[in-house]
Amino acid sequence: MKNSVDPAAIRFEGVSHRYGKSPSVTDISFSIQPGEIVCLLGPSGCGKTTILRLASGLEAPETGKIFIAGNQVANGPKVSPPEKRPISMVFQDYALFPHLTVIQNVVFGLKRVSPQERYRRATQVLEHVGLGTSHDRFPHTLSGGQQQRVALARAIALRPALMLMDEPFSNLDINLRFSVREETRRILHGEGSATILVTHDGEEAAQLADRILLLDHGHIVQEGSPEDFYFRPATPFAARFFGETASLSGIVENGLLKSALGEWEAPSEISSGSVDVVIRDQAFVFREPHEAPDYHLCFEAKIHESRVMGGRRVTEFQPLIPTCENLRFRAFHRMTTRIKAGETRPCWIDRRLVFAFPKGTGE
Ligand SMILES: Nc1ncnc2c1ncn2[C@@H]1O[C@H](COP(=O)(O)OP(=O)(O)OP(=O)(O)O)[C@@H](O)[C@H]1O
Repeated sequence: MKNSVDPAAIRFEGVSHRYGKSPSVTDISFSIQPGEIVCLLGPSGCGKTTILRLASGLEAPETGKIFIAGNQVANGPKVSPPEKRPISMVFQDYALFPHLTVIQNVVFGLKRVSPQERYRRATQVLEHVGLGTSHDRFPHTLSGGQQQRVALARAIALRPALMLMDEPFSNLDINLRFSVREETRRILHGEGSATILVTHDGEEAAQLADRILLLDHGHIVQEGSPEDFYFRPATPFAARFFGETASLSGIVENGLLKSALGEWEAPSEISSGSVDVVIRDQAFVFREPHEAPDYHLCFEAKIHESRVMGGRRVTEFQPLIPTCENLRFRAFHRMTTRIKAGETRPCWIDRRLVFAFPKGTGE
């Protein structure tokens, strides 16, 4: 059924699915606009791949509807097959044909296009992904990043309404991942296809996504931009998916949030009661804050250890506050910050990176 006024590249409406008797995803609703990159993020087993398989037609919903480019492709278990859907998929292992050259790999999927048009289009996308001079190479002679770009070119050449990508960077060397993700984002935005990308890595989702859908146990638990997740996580679970954090118990009373670290103005949405306080490791600052000083609290800290790790400095410290006698925290900061074990230093907390949730919220 065609719905010509629906501008979404894909729309899920109340989709639920089971493997046998076990529910995998429940009441999933979202839509993605043309040109938008959306990451499905969540821990192992939360249902990311199942959503991709439902979008592609490899699984059928138990209930709910799916529309792609305005066409209904699933109405409960009644579905149209994968080959009838305007989609392209990129897998973890790229699935390139080893006996075909780069250009033959890209041309292979373009069976419905005239022969001249096939080569013209393949040449154009290979140029776009930076492989314009590698047409005649075989996959085994390419680096992981180049193979990933061939897989991407092959998917893009089909001009799909929707690209589906399942952990497409997981086989790449860690040093290559950052640059290949940047390139992929540029290429996908340049092509204007809508993309659903599955990942369990918050950093990857933050780097690539225009919008993130965070899943837990088959449900969407938060939806928003990477900034929303960094600065406005809805639950401790969502906060922890985007970097290292520390947790404390606290209480909200008379408009104040009180914890072992001190007290400050409570978030307006919590009027009173016990709370879980989650603090990003980047919230602790060992130099005078230059930005928004009224957002900071200050205390003396005893430095236990400070070392360089993965391009950052990691410092373990204990606040010299009577209520923090047995508490140690970790700060992530610039590698060049001068700081040594044994020192006592003033430490500021950036309150914008401290979150409070009513006890027991979405663990
Ligand atoms: N073929 C299957 N048969 C039965 N249960 C399945 C099958 N595939 C997945 N499941 C279950 O469905 C749930 C969702 O699985 P899914 O593969 O969608 O999760 P995921 O978030 O993609 O996980 P991962 O990150 O580990 O790939 C899990 O509980 C999983 O064990």
